[in-house]
Amino acid sequence: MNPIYLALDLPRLDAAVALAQKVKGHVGGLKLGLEFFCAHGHHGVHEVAKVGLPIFLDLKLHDIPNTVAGAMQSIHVLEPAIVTIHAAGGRAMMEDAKAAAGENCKVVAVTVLTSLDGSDLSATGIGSSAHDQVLRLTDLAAEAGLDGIVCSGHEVAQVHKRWKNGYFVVPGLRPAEASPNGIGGGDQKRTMTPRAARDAGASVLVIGRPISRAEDPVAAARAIEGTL
Ligand SMILES: O=C(O)c1cc(=O)[nH]c(=O)n1[C@@H]1O[C@H](COP(=O)(O)O)[C@@H](O)[C@H]1O
Repeated sequence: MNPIYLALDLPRLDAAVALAQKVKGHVGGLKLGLEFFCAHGHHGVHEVAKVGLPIFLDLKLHDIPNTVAGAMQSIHVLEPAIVTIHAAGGRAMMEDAKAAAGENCKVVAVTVLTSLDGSDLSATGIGSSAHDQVLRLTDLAAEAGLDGIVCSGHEVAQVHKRWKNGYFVVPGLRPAEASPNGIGGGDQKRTMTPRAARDAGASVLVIGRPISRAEDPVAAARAIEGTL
């Protein structure tokens, strides 16, 4: 199975559907995040689902347990294959989110965003390195009964050792020929190539701008697929 999920971080619904149609032979699924969902909601998800690939609903839910469980129930009808919540919401929030999710929906917890490094964490009062914080939140997510976590390629090998049957989503990926933060991706700090992340144990490779902002998105997707 192709592990690439294309992040459709585009403001226009027609452009998102057109891009998904173009590259669908070279990716395994489609990720719809906050930009898309805030603009197009359930209707937009239904339209993209017509492309025929599994949908990853990246809503990064983070609130009190009752509110997050309610949100999970409200998205049942969209039948997502994967949904994200924030591990920092705590164990009870994660347990309630998982309990409210549909049977066929994997619930994965974002640990430390790939746009953050140790100094960013320190500015929020977290004294540990990004690596240690990912491991701590991974253990919490596993205890809460989630399916897996989101982390950068730099932590996934370690995470894999601690959680053998976990499901590991890895964003912040840049093909070798791109500069680490190229293609408008200067917000990513903990980056890796798709191949290295897969070799380290990633279950899902989330890739957005290296495909969506490429001059030829089909060629870019095909090239990345060819490296795996
Ligand atoms: O949950 C995510 O998917 C996510 C977590 C994270 O730590 N970092 C991260 O970049 N993402 C998402 O992964 C995608 C990365 O996009 P590109 O940087 O354009 O490849 C975006 O849709 C982000 O919202």
